Amino acid sequence: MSSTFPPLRWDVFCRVIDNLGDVGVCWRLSRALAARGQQVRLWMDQTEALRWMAPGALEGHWPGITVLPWNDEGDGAPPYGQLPRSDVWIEAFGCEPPQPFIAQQRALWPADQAPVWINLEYLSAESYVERTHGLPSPLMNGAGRGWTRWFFYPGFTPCTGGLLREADLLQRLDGFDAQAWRQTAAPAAAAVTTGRWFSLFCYEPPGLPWLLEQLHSAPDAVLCVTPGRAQAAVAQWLGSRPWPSAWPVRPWVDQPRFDEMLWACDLNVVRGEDSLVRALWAGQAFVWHIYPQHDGAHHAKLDAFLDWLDAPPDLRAFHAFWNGSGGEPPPDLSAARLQDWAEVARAARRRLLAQTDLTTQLLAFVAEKR
Ligand SMILES: Cc1cn([C@H]2C[C@H](O)[C@@H](COP(=O)(O)OP(=O)(O)O[C@H]3O[C@@H](C)[C@H](O)[C@@H](O)[C@H]3O)O2)c(=O)[nH]c1=O
Repeated sequence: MSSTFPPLRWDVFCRVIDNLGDVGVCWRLSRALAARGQQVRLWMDQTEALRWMAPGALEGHWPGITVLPWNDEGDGAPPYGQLPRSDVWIEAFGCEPPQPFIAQQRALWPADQAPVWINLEYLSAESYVERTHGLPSPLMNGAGRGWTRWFFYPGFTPCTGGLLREADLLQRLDGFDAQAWRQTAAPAAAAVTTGRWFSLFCYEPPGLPWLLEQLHSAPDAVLCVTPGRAQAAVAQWLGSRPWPSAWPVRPWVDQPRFDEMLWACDLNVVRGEDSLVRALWAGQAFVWHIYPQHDGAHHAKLDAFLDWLDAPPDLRAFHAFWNGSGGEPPPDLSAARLQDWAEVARAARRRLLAQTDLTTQLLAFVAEKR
């Protein structure tokens, strides 16, 4: 896609706290920027997940993107020592670029100029997001003293930074053949059922035993289990019982293949923030296992999201139940109910499609601040 924004040099900083979301969001953003003609240096302190999420990324096979090791110690030595100046810095989730990097870059800027420095924040539908999106935060300390960092909040409404959405997303969705995917992904299961397909990407949600109980006794349900914690949680629930043949365990796959699993299933169990966004784009029924926070802040975040989603009472109650904050499971997970919930997701998707995507907003924001 041709870009109306001039090509700039970007540094994206990703510090992996836990799980896969930090890598997932930073990689999607880097790809989106590169697709708009931008040059990206992606700094990461843990890169193992990129091997399957974005094969070839570490080997430099993605035009426009260079993945580099995060080095807190650097002290002006390589890798920071010889870097050319960059125009935009993105620190994901407030991870703070390393001081040696800031010092090295500062020396390359005239006293009255600076890079556009952005803190890409967590995704939330809470009202503070609209109030704080785009606000400046002057730096008081460290090598960046006197410079400004800007808050950029992703979000679900026009007054926020929007969501990551590839330019060809709808075209790919339109051309997607769910039956063909099912036959390739789980041929044995596809051969015996034309029923409901579920995908499971979760931590250990309180509602999981209930779901597994439902599906274990259902002759027409396929459950695509993702590797890692979801698979471990299912194994623990099964105990000594054999693994059901209709519950295929998926391999780790790259992001486009992960997205396709969500397009192909009738109900997607998702977690974190990137897979939630992908569930919305999929336009199928979903239940979100929100990343739990120790202070319980995730309950308000979940409520705000369900409000924005216009979730009907049964879907709201299911989310509360799923996340262990009261609520009840639905009386069933019939095809008709899943269809109703898919309509909710599609209505939300229509609202989102009428808004500007995150990358375009970010490019415009940077153009305005330079
Ligand atoms: C299972 C699987 C996942 N993925 C990708 C999709 C997503 O980009 C990524 C998962 O990211 P999330 O959905 O965000 O879930 P997560 O739970 O892994 O990440 C979380 O990390 C915490 C630190 C954050 O605070 C949370 O908000 C959240 O982002 O993994 C694949 O590409 N292939 C796969 O096979």
